[in-house]
Amino acid sequence: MLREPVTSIVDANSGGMSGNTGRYEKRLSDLSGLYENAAAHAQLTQKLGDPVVYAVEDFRPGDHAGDLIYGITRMSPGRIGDEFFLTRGHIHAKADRPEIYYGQKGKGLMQLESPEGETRIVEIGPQSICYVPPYWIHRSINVGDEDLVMLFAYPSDSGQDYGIIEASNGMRHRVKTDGNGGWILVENRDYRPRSSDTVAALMKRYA
Ligand SMILES: O=P(O)(O)OC[C@H]1O[C@](O)(CO)[C@@H](O)[C@@H]1O
Ligand SMILES: [Fe+2]
Repeated sequence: MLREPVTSIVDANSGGMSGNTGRYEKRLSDLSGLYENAAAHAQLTQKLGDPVVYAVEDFRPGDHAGDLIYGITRMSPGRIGDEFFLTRGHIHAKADRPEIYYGQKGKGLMQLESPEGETRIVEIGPQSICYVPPYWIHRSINVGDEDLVMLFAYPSDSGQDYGIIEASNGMRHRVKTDGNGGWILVENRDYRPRSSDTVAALMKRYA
């Protein structure tokens, strides 16, 4: 079927775009279990009245192979204890599907983890493009003090698997403040590495 071209105008300040077919929001309470300091998470959620911490506006042409979903993510700045506000994070359900992010505003990181548990960090700011290769688990983190706004694009049939992070009790590392305006990586004490069978099952080519 021949599709019509679409233009979306990005508003880097509000973190939205025109022409979107959908929008969703995540509140602080949706992220329970992700932070090391669960008490600090519960306290801040109550104190702030369970605010929206990130919102996504996207354009979805469908879910057929060969097409693209694109959109804008806006993430609020903040911290739970010494960890920065972050997205839930996922691997693509078809794990060999990649993704591109393009920074629009603010200061962020993409935390990537390979199925075998290696960590990579890519800094994201205005005008920087982050390529998330096939098979990497990915999560965005706002390490600045203003909104982080990023454009993303990924194959329409990728899907998201959120269970992979849950099954390993989080990602291998936590990103924490260094107390001096920067960030450091700290081992996640609760991390459970994936078995070689699980890794092998992920590392296939998907139809
Ligand atoms: O899907 P999560 O892990 O909650 O994170 C949201 C971000 O990832 C995406 O799902 C894109 O892969 C976007 O919606 C957004 O950039
Ligand atoms: Fe993704």
